[in-house]
Amino acid sequence: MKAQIKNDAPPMEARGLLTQFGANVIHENLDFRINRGEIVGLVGGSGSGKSVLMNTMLGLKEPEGGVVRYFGEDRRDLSFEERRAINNEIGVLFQGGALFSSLTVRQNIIVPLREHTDLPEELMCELADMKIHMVGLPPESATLYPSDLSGGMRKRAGLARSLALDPSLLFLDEPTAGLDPIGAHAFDELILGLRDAMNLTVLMVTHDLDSLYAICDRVAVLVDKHIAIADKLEKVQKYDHPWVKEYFDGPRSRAAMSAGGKSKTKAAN
Ligand SMILES: Nc1ncnc2c1ncn2[C@@H]1O[C@H](COP(=O)(O)OP(=O)(O)OP(=O)(O)O)[C@@H](O)[C@H]1O
Repeated sequence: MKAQIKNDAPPMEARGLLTQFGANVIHENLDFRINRGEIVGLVGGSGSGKSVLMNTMLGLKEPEGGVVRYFGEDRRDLSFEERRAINNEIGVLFQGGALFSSLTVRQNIIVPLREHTDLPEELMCELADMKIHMVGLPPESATLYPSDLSGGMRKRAGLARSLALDPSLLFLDEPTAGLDPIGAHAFDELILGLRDAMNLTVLMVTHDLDSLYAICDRVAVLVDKHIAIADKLEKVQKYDHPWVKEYFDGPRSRAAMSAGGKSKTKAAN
């Protein structure tokens, strides 16, 4: 797997994607590429199919047509072992963090380590504590249960678990939803810092305009069953589509823009 990661192909790409549930077509002829090292924000109206797209790219839903490639390889051509290796390269933070309520933060982070490695218990604990530190949680949170944590801390704990196997790709489903503006800003900054520290490529489904302005290198717009545009925010804002106009010309957008969010781009194309 690491050999594939070293090649120049984009970490993830969908071409001509068709997804549907019965007669309900969700995506049709959808093309989407995530370039190495970038943070891409995926936006679209409610029910436009952002979560289904994320699940399809994660391999949780098989598309009815088209192809999903990981590091240039068609998912369908990969062996079980290769798929498993690729799955380990992708960290996912679902909404709400999806932590096990009966496990402490440290135990939650150890779950994927135990499942996918043969590391001794002591080392797994050390690695978990490192991740706790990386996401900005205090050391004592290691032995707390999810119910002992604030919403923001739970997100960070979920993030620590999604980073347990040192993925190269990180998928975030509305990471700042439910956080107050200060917490959301801090979380954005954390993602930005981790992207640089861990050489991550990040796909973020979001409704949060502040996040788009602050940390996304590109913004992909899912409308009319396909990605209409995936480009720098300045270009996306000028895209001629009723949903895009409504989204970016509203008062919340103007407030986010004037708040001075500036993209700290590293990999942009
Ligand atoms: N398992 C499923 N079975 C049938 N239809 C589904 C299933 N999952 C999603 N859908 C449908 O697919 C469409 C897209 O849903 P999806 O959750 O991807 O939207 P979304 O863009 O993520 O919306 P939101 O922003 O509101 O979360 C919806 O019409 C939804 O009802």
